[in-house]
Amino acid sequence: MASTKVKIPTIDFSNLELKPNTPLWESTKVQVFEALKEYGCFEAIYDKIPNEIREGIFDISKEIFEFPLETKVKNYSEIPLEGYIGMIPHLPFYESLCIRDLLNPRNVETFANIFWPHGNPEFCNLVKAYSNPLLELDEVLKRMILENLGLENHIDELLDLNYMKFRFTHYKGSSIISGDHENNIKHNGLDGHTDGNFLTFISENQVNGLQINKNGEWIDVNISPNSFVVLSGDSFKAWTNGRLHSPVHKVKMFGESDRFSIQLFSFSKPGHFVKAPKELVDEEHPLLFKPFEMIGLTEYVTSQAGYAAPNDAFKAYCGL
Ligand SMILES: O=C(O)CCC(=O)C(=O)O
Ligand SMILES: [Fe+2]
Repeated sequence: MASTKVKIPTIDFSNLELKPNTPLWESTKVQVFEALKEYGCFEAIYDKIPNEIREGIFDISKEIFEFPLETKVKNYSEIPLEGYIGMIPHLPFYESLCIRDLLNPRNVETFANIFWPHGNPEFCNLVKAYSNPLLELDEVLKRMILENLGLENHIDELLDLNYMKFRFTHYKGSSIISGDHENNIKHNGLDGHTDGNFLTFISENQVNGLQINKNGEWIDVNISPNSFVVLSGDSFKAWTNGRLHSPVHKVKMFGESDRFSIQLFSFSKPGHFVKAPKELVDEEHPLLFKPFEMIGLTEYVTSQAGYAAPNDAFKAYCGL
């Protein structure tokens, strides 16, 4: 179906007065909850990451993807989707590199050493300077969502579960023959899927391509230089027993320009089983999903069965 001119909601987080128990906090938390319930996403205006950091991280992302394939594949993990992803026959323009367990600072250094064997402190500082304000936003959003549900007593427990992944993504648009804009031809950058984690924060190098599905319609998403797209994933959908939506999204792009995007994903720690708190389960709201664990879910979505139905893989894995 063709994409439409509908936009996802925009929410402003740049006001320094945004503190709990203020009128601004109260009105923003309602906007957050409504957006994640209806769209499963919003554009967050957030200027806590200085321009030079944002520009620096995209410059270095370009540099990393220019390394030969044999270097990039050294970023390997036994956990699916936590290493180098690329060379996918039906997605020839897509490649990505993941820094796993970002909260363990040694992992940023280990990643840097793959590309710069003598280390690259500038790279490590950039990743930290880019991620730290987003970790704060992740906490603000989780507080707001749980306050909306009257579950303030679960905030610390939810925040203690945090396991973050950082991903550089590259869509090789420049390898496509030009003329697409005139002919309005878009290519598949990434297939439709839902994210399995709690919250995802996406930024891009001003080359658009992200599309979000709402009731069967594809909405084009523009991400500005001081904004991020925030998506709620399947973990939050399950934890809230279906109150939050986890939208199907994909990437469609024109040729000519390369698209670079960065994702910061908040997951729960490996080994922890995600389960809706008892306060959200009753006769009117029966439990929708079996408790599940992040690695099991990731293994399922990357298995033959998961690939066969990417939009519904989560429900197939643990739906009741
Ligand atoms: O590149 C993007 O904008 C989205 C990527 C994405 O959806 C993902 O990595 O899960
Ligand atoms: Fe995604």
